[in-house]
Amino acid sequence: MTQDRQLLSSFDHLQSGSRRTPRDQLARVLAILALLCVLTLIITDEEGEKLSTVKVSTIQKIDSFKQYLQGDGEGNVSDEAGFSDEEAETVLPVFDASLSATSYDPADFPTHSKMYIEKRRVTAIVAGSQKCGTSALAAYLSSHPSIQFSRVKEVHHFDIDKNFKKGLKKYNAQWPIGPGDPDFEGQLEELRKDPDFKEEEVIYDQVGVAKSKASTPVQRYGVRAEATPYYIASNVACERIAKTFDSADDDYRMIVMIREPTERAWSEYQMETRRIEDDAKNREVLEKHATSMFSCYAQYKLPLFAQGKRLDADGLQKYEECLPEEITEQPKHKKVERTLATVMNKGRGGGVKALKTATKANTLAKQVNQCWEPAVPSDADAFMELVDTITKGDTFIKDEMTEQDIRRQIKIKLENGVLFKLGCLGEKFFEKLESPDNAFRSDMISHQTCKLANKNYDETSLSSITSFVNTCYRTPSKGITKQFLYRSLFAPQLQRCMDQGIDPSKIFLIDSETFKTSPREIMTELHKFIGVEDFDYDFDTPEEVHKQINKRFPSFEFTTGWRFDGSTVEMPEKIKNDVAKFMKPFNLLLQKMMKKGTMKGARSFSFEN
Ligand SMILES: Nc1ncnc2c1ncn2[C@@H]1O[C@H](COP(=O)(O)OS(=O)(=O)O)[C@@H](OP(=O)(O)O)[C@H]1O
Repeated sequence: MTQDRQLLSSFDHLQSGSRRTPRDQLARVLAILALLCVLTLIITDEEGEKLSTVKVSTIQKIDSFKQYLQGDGEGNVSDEAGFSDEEAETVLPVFDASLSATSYDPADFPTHSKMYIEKRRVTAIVAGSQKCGTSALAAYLSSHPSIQFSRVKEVHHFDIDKNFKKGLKKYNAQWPIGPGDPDFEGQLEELRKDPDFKEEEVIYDQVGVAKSKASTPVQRYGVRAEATPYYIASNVACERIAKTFDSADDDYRMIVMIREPTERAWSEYQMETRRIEDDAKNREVLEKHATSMFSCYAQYKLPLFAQGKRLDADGLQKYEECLPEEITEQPKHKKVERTLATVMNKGRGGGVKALKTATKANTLAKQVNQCWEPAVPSDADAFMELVDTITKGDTFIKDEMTEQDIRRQIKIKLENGVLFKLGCLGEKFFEKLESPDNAFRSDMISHQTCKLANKNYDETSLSSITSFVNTCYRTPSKGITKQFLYRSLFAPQLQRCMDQGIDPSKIFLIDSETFKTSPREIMTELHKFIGVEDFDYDFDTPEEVHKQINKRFPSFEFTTGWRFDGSTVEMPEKIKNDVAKFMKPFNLLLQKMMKKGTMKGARSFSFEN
């Protein structure tokens, strides 16, 4: 019998009417004291499995809360359950450290997400793979009433070092307070008006309320989800996921979409091509309107930024009105704007920072020189006023250059007219892409070279190939990596994830093609796997799915080279055949892995071998 049951039975015994000796009475007092002091009961189920640790004083409230949950699930939690909001706040965390996610059957909780509150929260992570239909899946998941989807589709918490270092708190902040929460939505709307606002980065710092409130409402959902298709390709993400969820109260499920590998690789190549085309258009617009964009920026944004402030809605509107129509009219306006902000921030940010902190004041001149050549606008006086705003109160270190020197330099630039140098964006800003032949062949050649150098290479052995992939392929932890072939090597990536601690029974595989043709069947299976009730989505056809993706992730299509159905150009036949041949052994390994049955979802796939 467990400790708490012993405690309870001795308490029952002492409560009965039998004659008590002073020793009994002392024991009684001690037992009551122990109960009061401990204040917690460990409740166990029939198998003696630990279910939850709850405060004695909250048991009744939990019961009444449960009753509320059995109802229609609508309305205010605390009102319905008969306790105050403050009390609700103390009750809710009790559920946080509760059941193991594997110990419940979603069928017991058929109607409302809030019913899962007693369970360990599950994070459903779409961890792969790029170009396999992950956005369509994200659109489905985010429309399910019992799943809370992250604000941005790709959270990139576990693959990007910078994000991961910020810890679980930062990860948790990727989910809003709650869908439709007016406070949160209101703040977000305001922030989104600022073109400099980067949803994935700024929100955590800016939305203090969301940050501080995030934990409680999120706990009201049993399942939350995100989709970062790069996770399984990263050589660090799976290990981090396994370790993080091992020590967290939450549990995870990993969903991996796969696609015919040659098709996937080509789809990625085409996305890259589109990105580069988009960049070329951006560049054109930037060059054409550099001067006027700069003066709008200088007029409305720079003075505020110099004081560490952001534009309010009114200022923002004025700024937008000031911008040339050709820029605001085009769908990629926001991207151009972000691009511009990057340029401006280099010139401006570097400048302001230099004014405040640089040990050498000529850093400013250097920064300005990097981005403006030989700068500037017609209205030199206005700009000088601006320089005054920026420099006011700042300390110049005048060992090499006086303030006057800097002003003079800027003035010279202003008088010569603005023309910013796109080069100041850095080498990587405008992506480059090799021809298909080179891009795919270089991957195959490096694979071959590595294979020859590795005596233990065995094409039929998963462990051999996995260690080979780990050694031979670059797996950078961020950015567009152009790993066309590598990212299609699903088997070794999955194996590495398992080797790094991901439980295979927590992986659900989806074959992209099957998902396209039978989304409902797949979603029904997936619902069971992640532990939510089945749901009848009100979209089904490709057009409807596309609409849903745009509704849920509005900027996606305009900023990333992503298209709903981007396969327009055929892969050159010769490369296609070579890549298909290259993929053959990896496909066989994947098939073997799937047939084992430890991973859930797809059991086989239709890739040709
Ligand atoms: N319902 C459904 N099921 C499966 N696949 C679908 C679905 N809808 C779209 N697509 C195809 O998905 C491709 C884009 O994949 P992703 O959204 O994962 O791309 S990305 O990784 O986010 O860039 C993209 O592939 P390409 O056509 O090769 O570009 C889409 O055609």
